Amino acid sequence: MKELRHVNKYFSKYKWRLLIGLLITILAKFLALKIPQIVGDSLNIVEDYQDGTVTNLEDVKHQLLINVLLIIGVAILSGFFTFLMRQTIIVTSRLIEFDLKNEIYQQYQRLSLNFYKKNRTGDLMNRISEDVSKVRMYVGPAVMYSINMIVLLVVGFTQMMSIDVKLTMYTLIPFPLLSISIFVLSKVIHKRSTIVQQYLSKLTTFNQEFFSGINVVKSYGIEASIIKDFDKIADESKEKNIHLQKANALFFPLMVFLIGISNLLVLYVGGQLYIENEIQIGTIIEFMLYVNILTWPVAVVGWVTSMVQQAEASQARINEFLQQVPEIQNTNTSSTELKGNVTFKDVTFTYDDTNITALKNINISVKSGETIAILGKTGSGKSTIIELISRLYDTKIGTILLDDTPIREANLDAVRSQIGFVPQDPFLFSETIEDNIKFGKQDATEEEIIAAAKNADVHKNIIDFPNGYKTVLGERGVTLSGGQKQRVSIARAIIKKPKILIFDDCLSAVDTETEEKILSNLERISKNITTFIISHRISSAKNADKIIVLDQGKIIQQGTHNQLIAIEGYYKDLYDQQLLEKEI
Ligand SMILES: Nc1ncnc2c1ncn2[C@@H]1O[C@H](COP(=O)(O)OP(=O)(O)OP(=O)(O)O)[C@@H](O)[C@H]1O
Repeated sequence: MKELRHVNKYFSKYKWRLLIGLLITILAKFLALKIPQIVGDSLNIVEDYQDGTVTNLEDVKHQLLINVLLIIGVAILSGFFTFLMRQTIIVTSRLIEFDLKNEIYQQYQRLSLNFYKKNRTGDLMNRISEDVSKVRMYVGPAVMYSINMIVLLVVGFTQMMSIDVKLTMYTLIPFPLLSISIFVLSKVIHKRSTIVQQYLSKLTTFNQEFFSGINVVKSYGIEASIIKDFDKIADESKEKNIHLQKANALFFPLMVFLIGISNLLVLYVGGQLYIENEIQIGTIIEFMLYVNILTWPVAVVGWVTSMVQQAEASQARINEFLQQVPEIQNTNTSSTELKGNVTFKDVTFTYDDTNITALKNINISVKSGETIAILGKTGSGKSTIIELISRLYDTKIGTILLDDTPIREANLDAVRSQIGFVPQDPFLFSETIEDNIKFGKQDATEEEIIAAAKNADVHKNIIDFPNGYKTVLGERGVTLSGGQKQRVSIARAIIKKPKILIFDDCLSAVDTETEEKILSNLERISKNITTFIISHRISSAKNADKIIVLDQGKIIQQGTHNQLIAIEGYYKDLYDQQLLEKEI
């Protein structure tokens, strides 16, 4: 129960609801246990009349009528309180589930990029949904059934003992057996349902990948082999499900079997006591009714135990994520207005997970409003530079200054809100184009949206769609071409009016003419914006104030376009090659 201590704060938050729930449960169960007593009394009255102990028929009829009305009244009241019991305890468990999901979600938002690299999306989703559901079973049903069981056992047992000790002892013989066997069965069910869950996850992941990569699958014509793979997993999943259902199917028969034994014992031992004139017929019936009422709470002891064990395991998985400290910490909450100066001083950066040193002793100085182009072969460290400017990672060697402040000391949220970033592989949400552009500035006006789209040279494409800016994009924006997606992503970045604008090789998806238009629009609007352009094309870099060329994490060339084409090296080679391609 160590891990589950985490939810105690929620128990304390909802203590009054739970307390009311507890009182209502006691009342509901107390009333439910009254019914066997009244039924037993009624039968005893009839028996008394039969054997002549009571002679007035009218009195007997009157008493029976009262008892029948009492049973109806008590049953209605008990039902009403049972309804209230669920309304308080189960509703509280839903509230705790909501709070816990929010807590995990907020933690997910805080955690750094590395966390997402190390953990699979499916796992993150599972912990916030499946695992929280298991914990809810502990805070709701397990609590409710435990209170239920304690009240029923204490009150029921006391009542039975007060009537006949010997009969009570015989009646309860199968109960521990019932509890233990349900516990064992619950464990088996849990084990098998975990496997079924794993197969469900496998099937979901398989389908998700298949549908995301449907273009590749279709163009390679490998549907048949995909179907074969799917059939294999589906078949295994079916087998595991059947295996689980076999265990599930045992649950109720086992319960009915053990209740049956209890009832038989009541009948046998009660019958003997009746023959010996120690008890009346009504008492036997009363005991049988107790057996039926007590069976469920006793059976759930095993079920609740297994529920608590599952919740403990799930909460351990949740705690593992909740206790993670975000690698990137924001230590400053004061408002930070960036000017846009960016300086790298002797920065060397190694990715912890791969141990790849992506940057080696980098020195860069960019003034506010300047444009810097970064070129270099694939894997040379270009994207790493901009990941460090957005502080997606922290450097251990060297310093990065934003204006004059080390990046670690600046307000992280403020810094990120003033950076406009267009990634290499743009991600568009399955919402309207307008909403995707507004993502950069939630309160943007229609004019601002259109201006941003015009500057990104995508306005004409958008108004050609029947629904214009209201066009809903499919998953990952499948209705847009690669270049259109890039340009919507550019509009999203520039609408923010950022102080630092970063283009991570995003212009390569558009033709050179469109690239030209976007760059000249940028020149017009980015007077005070520091712009980083990562590219493989000379056309994107040639007008930049500074150009740096990277190779294996080191700066091998830097200067302006004119300076770099005048000397032999990577830049001039690239220039000559691209010039030649243009001429051809
Ligand atoms: N998140 C990461 N974790 C571990 N290693 C990484 C990570 N990102 C990049 N690397 C490694 O760091 C090196 C530099 O990668 P980077 O993405 O900065 O290169 P790049 O110049 O932007 O390449 P490209 O032009 O192909 O985008 C590569 O060797 C890459 O494998």
